Amino acid sequence: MNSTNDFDVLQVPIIDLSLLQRDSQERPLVIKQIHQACRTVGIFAIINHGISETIIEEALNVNKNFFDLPLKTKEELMSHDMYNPVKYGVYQDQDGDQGILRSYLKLYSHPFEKFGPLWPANPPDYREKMGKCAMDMRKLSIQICGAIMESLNLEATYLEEKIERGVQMVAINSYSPISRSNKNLIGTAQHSDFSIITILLQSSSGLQVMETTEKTWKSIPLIKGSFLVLVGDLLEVLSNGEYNAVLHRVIRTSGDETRLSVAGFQSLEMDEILEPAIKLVDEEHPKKYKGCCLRDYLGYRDSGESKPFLETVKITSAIIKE
Ligand SMILES: O=C(O)CCC(=O)C(=O)O
Ligand SMILES: [Fe+2]
Repeated sequence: MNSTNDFDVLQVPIIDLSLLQRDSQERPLVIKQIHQACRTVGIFAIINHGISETIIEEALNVNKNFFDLPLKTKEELMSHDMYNPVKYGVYQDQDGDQGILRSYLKLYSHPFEKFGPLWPANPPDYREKMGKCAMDMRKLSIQICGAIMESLNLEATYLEEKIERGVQMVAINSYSPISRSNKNLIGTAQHSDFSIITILLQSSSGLQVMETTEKTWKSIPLIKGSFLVLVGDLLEVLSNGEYNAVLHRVIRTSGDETRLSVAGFQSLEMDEILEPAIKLVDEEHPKKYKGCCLRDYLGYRDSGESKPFLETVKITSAIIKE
């Protein structure tokens, strides 16, 4: 079996967000870097992003305190309903010793006034500490979406209002380390995210992405204090395939540390259909995707289908020729 050391490392592009201010002379250069990163690896790290170290640390701590609560307390938040704004769950090892590989908490987070009061009441500071982080992550997502639109030669304000009205969800994952009795490597199976972009905070390394030229898994090293930005399914659709959603997974690591990650998924409203941008469709670049919305995706997942959702919205060449 593979061990966590058997994988090459992928040094992701590092984007300095402080250079993205509207009056910055470096802005065009940063937009170019973002274009390059989205076109190739589909993932980049951001530094100088403006979210304070205290907010990050407090969010990780309060989530650690949540996952440390007795299972009985957390189980009250268990749900199989994809639309439930608060959802706790566990993935158990099916082949091995039935141990818990990963626990997660999925929260709808925008608008916070609507969803915040439904979040866990225990630990008592959960809503406040996690709320601050989620709101900051959302602002960051919107800022980065603007830069991404520009990197596609669209207006920076393209879809801005729809993105601002859009659903933001956060998923917090807690991974148990590999142990003597449970060596199962996979913490989260391979997938791409249903989002325009995902902003990811992690307490330690473990994330891997599929490198598309060599078609091998590469480990993403941890850059302390940074967030990762991942190209999601909706951005692949919007860009008409100019950018591809990044295929990723998480492997469990040895040692005794539990790994925590906080992912913020930026989408449009539940029924807002997203289509490839008209400006990116022409004779040379025919429309490659049908329009889709978050409700389509959730319904598809609910139906138990295992094929990636993105496959279902791709227009095959046979249809294009019709
Ligand atoms: O735990 C991570 O680093 C990533 C989790 C993830 O891919 C997800 O929640 O979609
Ligand atoms: Fe993901």
